[in-house]
Amino acid sequence: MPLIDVTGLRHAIAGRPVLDIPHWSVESGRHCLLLGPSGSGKTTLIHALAGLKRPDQGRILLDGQAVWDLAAAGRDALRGRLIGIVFQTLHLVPALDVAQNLHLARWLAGLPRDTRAVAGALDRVGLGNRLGARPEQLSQGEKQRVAIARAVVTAPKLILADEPTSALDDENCARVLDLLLEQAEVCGATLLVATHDGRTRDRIADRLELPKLGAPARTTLGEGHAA
Ligand SMILES: Nc1ncnc2c1ncn2[C@@H]1O[C@H](COP(=O)(O)OP(=O)(O)OP(=O)(O)O)[C@@H](O)[C@H]1O
Repeated sequence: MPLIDVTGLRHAIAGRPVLDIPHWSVESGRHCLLLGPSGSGKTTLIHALAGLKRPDQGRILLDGQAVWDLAAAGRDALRGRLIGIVFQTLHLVPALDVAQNLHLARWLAGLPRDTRAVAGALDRVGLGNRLGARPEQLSQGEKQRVAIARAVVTAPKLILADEPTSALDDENCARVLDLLLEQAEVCGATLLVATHDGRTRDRIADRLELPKLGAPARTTLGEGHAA
C-alpha cells in the first residue's frame, strides 16, 4: 500500500486553477521531489496532504486513510501520528525555547513528554548545546535545523519539507538535504521536498512536477522503483 495516494486532485484559488493531479502515489520509504516554479501550487499541495487546506476535488489517502473524510480532530490526530512538517516560514514559537518547541510538537501529536527524544533530535542536527536558546537568539540556519528537529521528534512516517533550500548557498543547500535525508533514514520515513531549486534534482530521483497555471502534473519515478 502506498504511503501517499492521490487521485483526481484539483484546486483553484480565486477562480484560477492551481492544482490538477490526475494520479500520484509514493511508496513507503521512497523519497520524492515536488518540483514546480514559484506559484505552481507546491505549498497548497503540502497543506492539502497535511490536512490543513481542503482541496476542491479529489481524494488523498495517507497510509490508506482518506484525509479529507476525517473531521478536524481526526485530521489533527492523523497529522500527529504520521507527518512532520518543515514549513517554508519555519513557524517556530518565539516565546518558547528550542527544547520547548520540540516538546510542544510532541504534545500536539498526542505523544508523551520525552526529554531524551527531544535532546536526541536536537543533537542529531548539531544543536544539542542550544536547548535553552530562544529562536531569536539563533541564526537563520540554526532556526531551520530546529525546524527539522521538530519535524522528526515525533518519529513521523512522512516528512514534508517546503522549500528548505531556496534561500541557502550551495554548501548549506547540500548540508540541509543531507540532514533531511539522514533524519528520514533515522525515522524510516518518506521525505517529500517541495522546491523550485534545481540544485536538489540529482539528490532524489522520484518526482512530481507541477507546471504553471494548473496544467496536469507529471510523475517521474527513478531507478529501483518496483512499479
Ligand atoms: N490566499 C491567497 N489568495 C490568492 N491567491 C493565493 C493565495 N494563496 C496562494 N495563492 C496563489 O495560489 C498559487 C499557488 O500558491 P502556492 O503558495 O501553493 O505556490 P508555490 O508553488 O508553493 O509557490 P512558492 O514556490 O513561491 O512558495 C499562487 O499563484 C499564489 O499566488
